[in-house]
Amino acid sequence: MKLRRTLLYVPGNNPNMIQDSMIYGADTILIDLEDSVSVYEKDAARYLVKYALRTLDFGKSEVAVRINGMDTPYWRHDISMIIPERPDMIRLPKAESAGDVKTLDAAISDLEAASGIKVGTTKIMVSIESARGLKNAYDIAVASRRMVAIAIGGEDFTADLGVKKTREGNELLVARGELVLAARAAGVDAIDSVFSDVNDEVGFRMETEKAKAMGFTGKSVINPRQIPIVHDVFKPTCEEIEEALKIKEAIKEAESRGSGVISLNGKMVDRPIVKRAERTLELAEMLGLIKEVAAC
Ligand SMILES: CC(C)(COP(=O)(O)OP(=O)(O)OC[C@H]1O[C@@H](n2cnc3c(N)ncnc32)[C@H](O)[C@@H]1OP(=O)(O)O)[C@@H](O)C(=O)NCCC(=O)NCCSC(=O)C[C@@](O)(CC(=O)O)C(=O)O
Ligand SMILES: [Mg+2]
Repeated sequence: MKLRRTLLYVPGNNPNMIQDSMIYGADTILIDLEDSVSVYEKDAARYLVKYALRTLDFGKSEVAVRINGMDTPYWRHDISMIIPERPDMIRLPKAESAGDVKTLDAAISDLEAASGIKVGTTKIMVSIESARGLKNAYDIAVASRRMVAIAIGGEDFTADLGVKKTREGNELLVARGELVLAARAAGVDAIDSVFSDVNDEVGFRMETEKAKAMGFTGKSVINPRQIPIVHDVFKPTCEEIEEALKIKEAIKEAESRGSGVISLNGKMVDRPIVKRAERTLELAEMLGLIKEVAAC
């Protein structure tokens, strides 16, 4: 399991933000060549991002670059400059079909081969930002072995629907649910959209909690202040870890007696419950939380 709780968008034309992007502890730094960069700055941003990838140490953060969409003349130029610098991942915005991903995959393979990079190294994540894209989400998610995650781009998605993106997010409920289902079925991460009002911490926490409850594995963010909130929401609590440990103990005991089911405090424990407990413990282990349980 790779942690992708936070994906911090950093405008690809902003050297100060790029230079400091690794200090905030985001799981993924998502350098943007698409909508935060105007058409007049696309060329300069590509050079800046290329230089940043070559010279900066991003520490423990995974590094992704959001290229321009396949309906633009920019995306080929983006990857031809970026792939040789070995980013961990390319994020394709506004993916509409499996064909988009296959075309991108083949273009990346050519560039990897030409740059002496093992073909298949660069991962792909896509954003679904239209009704058509959502209808093809599962096919998109299984279109390449490079694929590790699909994300919803809520601003563009609501624009495509012709509705307003609200704080409550009812207009995105169905789309979020379908995206999570497609991601789970394909075995890739599901990433929730950005929350644009960086000063509304209550609204942001509420939206993040809903995303976690729906099955998203992480969230795109636009400001460093949003990172600790997402990490806090996605962190298993002491109680959850304690319960998971008890479940593991209980099922071990049941299995020693040849049974796959047991009662723990009056509640049935069987395979799906154990699976969930194992995921909680895996996450807790990755976050170094297991030792803290004794101090709960
Ligand atoms: C929102 C705001 C203007 C607020 O400015 P503020 O000035 O109020 O920020 P402050 O909090 O005061 O900053 C305090 C310190 O943090 C530094 N700092 C701030 N932000 C930082 C950052 N992102 N990275 C590194 N550093 C950062 C700053 O430099 C300062 O450093 P220092 O001076 O040293 O103290 C700013 O954050 C910002 O520009 N964000 C990025 C916006 C962006 O990328 N949009 C495109 C992606 S969405 C999209 O395209 C829609 C989508 O496609 C999405 C989908 O697909 O999901 C869809 O369709 O939905
Ligand atoms: Mg967008």
